[in-house]
Amino acid sequence: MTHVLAQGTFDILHPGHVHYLRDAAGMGDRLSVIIARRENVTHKEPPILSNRQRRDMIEALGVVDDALVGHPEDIFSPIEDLDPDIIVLGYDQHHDDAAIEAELDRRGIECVVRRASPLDPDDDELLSTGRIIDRICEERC
Ligand SMILES: Cc1cc2nc3c(=O)[nH]c(=O)nc-3n(C[C@H](O)[C@H](O)[C@H](O)COP(=O)(O)O)c2cc1C
Ligand SMILES: Nc1ncnc2c1ncn2[C@@H]1O[C@H](COP(=O)(O)OP(=O)(O)OP(=O)(O)O)[C@@H](O)[C@H]1O
Repeated sequence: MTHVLAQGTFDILHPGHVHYLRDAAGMGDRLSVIIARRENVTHKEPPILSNRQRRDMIEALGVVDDALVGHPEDIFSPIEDLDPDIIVLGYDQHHDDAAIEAELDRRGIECVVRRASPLDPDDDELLSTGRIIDRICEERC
């Protein structure tokens, strides 16, 4: 059984998130997802929805076996507990694949890192939480 791990913020779900998680699920037999804690989302605006709400939405998806809110300080702690075979990073995530692999190795976790594919939007469809919020502000506020 190949255990796959995905992670992200997943604030206000859209089809890009579903594509990422389908892609990740297709790489193995079981998909676990770590939800980034609000206080750890520092590379962009913090999420609108709470940790628990974002976790509940992800866990409701059919391709996801389990979803959990991440660790507050040590992002490798849940990985040690889950012991996945593959970590799938999103196509555009800012993480350094080699640095993650080096830390997994240092902690004795046998796990490879892969990248998911992108999903390109059609016409004026949006596949970005930030851009969806921008459009709501432009058209509804
Ligand atoms: C392998 C891995 C494990 C992570 N685990 C956690 C965690 O336990 N807790 C947490 O708050 N963030 C964790 N993160 C960080 C968030 O997922 C991070 O903010 C993520 O880059 C958000 O991506 P997004 O902007 O694509 O949604 C982890 C990241 C990676 C790459
Ligand atoms: N269009 C897309 N195609 C494939 N994967 C996507 C797409 N949009 C988001 N994802 C993936 O979903 C995961 C979580 O994404 P995130 O929560 O950052 O959403 P986002 O919509 O990209 O957010 P923001 O617009 O605020 O940066 C990431 O791994 C990201 O790569």
